[in-house]
Amino acid sequence: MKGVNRVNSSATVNGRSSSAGVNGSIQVRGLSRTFHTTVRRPGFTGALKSLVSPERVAKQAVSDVTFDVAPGELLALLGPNGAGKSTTIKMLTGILTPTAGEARVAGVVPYEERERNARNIGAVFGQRTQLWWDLPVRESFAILRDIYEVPAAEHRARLGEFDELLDLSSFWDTRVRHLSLGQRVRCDLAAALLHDPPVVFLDEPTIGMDVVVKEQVRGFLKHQVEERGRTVLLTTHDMTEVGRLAERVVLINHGRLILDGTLDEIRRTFGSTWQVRATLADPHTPVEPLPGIALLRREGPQMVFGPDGEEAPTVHQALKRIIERYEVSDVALDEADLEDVMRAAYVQAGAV
Ligand SMILES: Nc1ncnc2c1ncn2[C@@H]1O[C@H](COP(=O)(O)OP(=O)(O)OP(=O)(O)O)[C@@H](O)[C@H]1O
Repeated sequence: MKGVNRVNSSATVNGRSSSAGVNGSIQVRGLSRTFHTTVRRPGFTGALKSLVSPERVAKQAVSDVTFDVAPGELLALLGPNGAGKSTTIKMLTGILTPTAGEARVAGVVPYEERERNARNIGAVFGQRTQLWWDLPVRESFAILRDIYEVPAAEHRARLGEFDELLDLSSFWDTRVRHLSLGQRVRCDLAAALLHDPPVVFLDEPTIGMDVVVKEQVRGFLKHQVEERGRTVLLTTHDMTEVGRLAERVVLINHGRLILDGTLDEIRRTFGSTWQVRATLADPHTPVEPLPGIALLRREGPQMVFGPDGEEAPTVHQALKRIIERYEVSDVALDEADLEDVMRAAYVQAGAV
């Protein structure tokens, strides 16, 4: 896993200051959380026994997890069902207290200073809403404006921007209970960002959305990271989403961090199956291999290049080098799907 396991390293991507003037970094050090639950024994006598002498079992949901997210970076926290992603996010939002280790979000220990942390973060849990069920959306926004003491002009300007990107105004006079899932999550996203937090946590925000709304939400998130400099920690099972939004991913399994790397590093390590087919403008040009790029074969005027060795570039880097070196009249890329790459990463990391 060369170049990928960057556990304990500190991230240095896009070091921009946050929208609220607060350094929106996230630091997670040896974070652990154990849950204690009572087991119900089977049958009637079992149930009686459980009542008299309950059997307690410990479940280590998150175990010694360490990673950083730099200000203005979007990091995807990945892993199979039950891996510990939501539990990690709950500790970073201050909902849960860790049993060991520590975390800092924009300089605040979230579970020790919940209120201060709440001012620095926005959170969206795709399956739940933070809006008032019986109120029209716009009234929920007004309540949040008062809670976070956002000046009226700022509130109006931000709502205008969110409306432009998420197309909210056609349904923001509707009661939350009557919104479709896609409408509701778009409103939740706007609500989470109305107080201009430097850090945003998104737990499966696009789950169950149609492709058009998904794309709209992804465009919105990209804008929040690239234009507003927000730091985003995102969990998702959707690899298209990861490919569109994340530069770096952290993979956890059974509560343990097993991989931390950029998508390029992960593609190089687990998905080095790309090919570049280049048609040379002059088919008689002599072709030599380039560093990390092998000439796999010639098919008439078409040269088929592929990765060569451990230091092979990504398909996009290879394409750049090939067209810099040769005059090319046509080009086609054949890249391993990110879903396949991540599956290979999961398998090698023992996650499936
Ligand atoms: N309140 C709780 N009490 C007991 N066990 C819990 C509790 N919350 C989570 N767990 C357990 O901790 C483990 C991690 O759960 P978590 O919800 O963090 O996983 P996840 O990676 O978010 O999964 P998914 O992708 O399915 O949402 C699971 O085994 C889960 O059953």
